[in-house]
Amino acid sequence: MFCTLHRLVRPALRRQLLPATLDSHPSSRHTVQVRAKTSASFRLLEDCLELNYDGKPMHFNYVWLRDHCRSASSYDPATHQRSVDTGSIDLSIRPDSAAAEDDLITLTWPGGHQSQFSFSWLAENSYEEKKRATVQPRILWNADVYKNANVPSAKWDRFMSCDSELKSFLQNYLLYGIAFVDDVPTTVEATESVTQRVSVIRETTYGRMWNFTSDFSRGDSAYSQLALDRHTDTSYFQEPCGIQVFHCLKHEGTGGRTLLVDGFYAAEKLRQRSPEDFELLARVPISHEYIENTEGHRNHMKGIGPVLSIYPWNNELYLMRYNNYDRSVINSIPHGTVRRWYEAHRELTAELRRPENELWIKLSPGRVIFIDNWRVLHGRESFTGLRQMCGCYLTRDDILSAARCFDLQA
Ligand SMILES: C[N+](C)(C)CCCC[C@H](N)C(=O)O
Ligand SMILES: O=C(O)CCC(=O)C(=O)O
Ligand SMILES: [Fe+2]
Repeated sequence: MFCTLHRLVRPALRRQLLPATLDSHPSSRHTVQVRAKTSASFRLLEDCLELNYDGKPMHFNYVWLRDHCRSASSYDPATHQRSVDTGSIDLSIRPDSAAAEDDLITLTWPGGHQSQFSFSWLAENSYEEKKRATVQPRILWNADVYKNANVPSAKWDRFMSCDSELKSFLQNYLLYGIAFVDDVPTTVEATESVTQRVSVIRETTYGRMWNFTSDFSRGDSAYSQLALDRHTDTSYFQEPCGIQVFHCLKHEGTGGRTLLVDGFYAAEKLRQRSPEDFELLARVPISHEYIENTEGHRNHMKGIGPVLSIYPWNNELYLMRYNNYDRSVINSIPHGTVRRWYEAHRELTAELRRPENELWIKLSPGRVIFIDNWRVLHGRESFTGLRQMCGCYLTRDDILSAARCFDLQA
């Protein structure tokens, strides 16, 4: 990529138009003092602008720069939408010249159009920065870590009326993948209100708000008194639900505790111990299925994706599908890999089943839990007696959007 000679050129230049004509000075490096401690220097290379910002090298392709132009004719700041027609940009476009002043660089394209970028904006939006950064900071936990953190629950009254209470609830939710609201009236309506305070409810085949008990009203083991091992829900959706909300409205009987396991904690342990297993579970797509054919309910859902989904640019884990009940036929793996996949799955299962990773809680009426269904697995102990659970699902996009609107990193 570096076809040009590296030649450090000038001292800090301010308020001076730089003679950065490509043909005459293809490798000239220009240095600008941006803020007291940040210095930026740049060179126009053959196909990209090379920026050195705060000691970190970054690269911006010219076609990318033209496409990300924030001039009035290219981008509407009111709607935050692009108006430049990307399909009409010459893919080999190169600026005729570049000039820098303070934190701003101005590129002049053939034909005269100018694009202006601040160095700090470029640095923030560079691939190099994206690769280094974490999309969502999290605190991974086992039972002790979570208990010792003493994460406060939100309280219904304040939660419903006070934005700072909602914000700290969202922050806890983002960090730990679970968050609680206490003192909620024990009705479906109040559970709906507390959820809507966060965001939009996702209606699914189970309804909008569901209120279920062990009456076998649906073709799924959740509607029984049986114990359920740790799992993520709706793994059979192409986009599994982002949040699961549970509120136990009533339980007259024994058992029925809720099990919570931080799936990402277990997966990161696996990544450390056995990177090949982690990689296999992240690479191989499998399917989950929900087939229901009961009186009044006919459904056939199918979701395809790996057990672990990671962002390709930084390998950060963002979604786990783990539901051994709903896992469907495996026919997406060649037979030579099947055994390896089962070994990797076994290793992950062993991590998920370590007793120290299990957080057991009894959901008592009035206490609403929000579970990040892309990260935290839930299960339950078998129970006796009447147990009435209500809740709903939310889409992950919606809760993340709510968090971002409070300036939380999500
Ligand atoms: C929560 N609610 C009772 C409505 C539905 C339960 C769905 C259970 C299904 N096996 C799954 O894991 O997705
Ligand atoms: O009954 C419970 O506590 C949870 C059952 C379950 O896994 C579900 O409804 O998704
Ligand atoms: Fe479930």
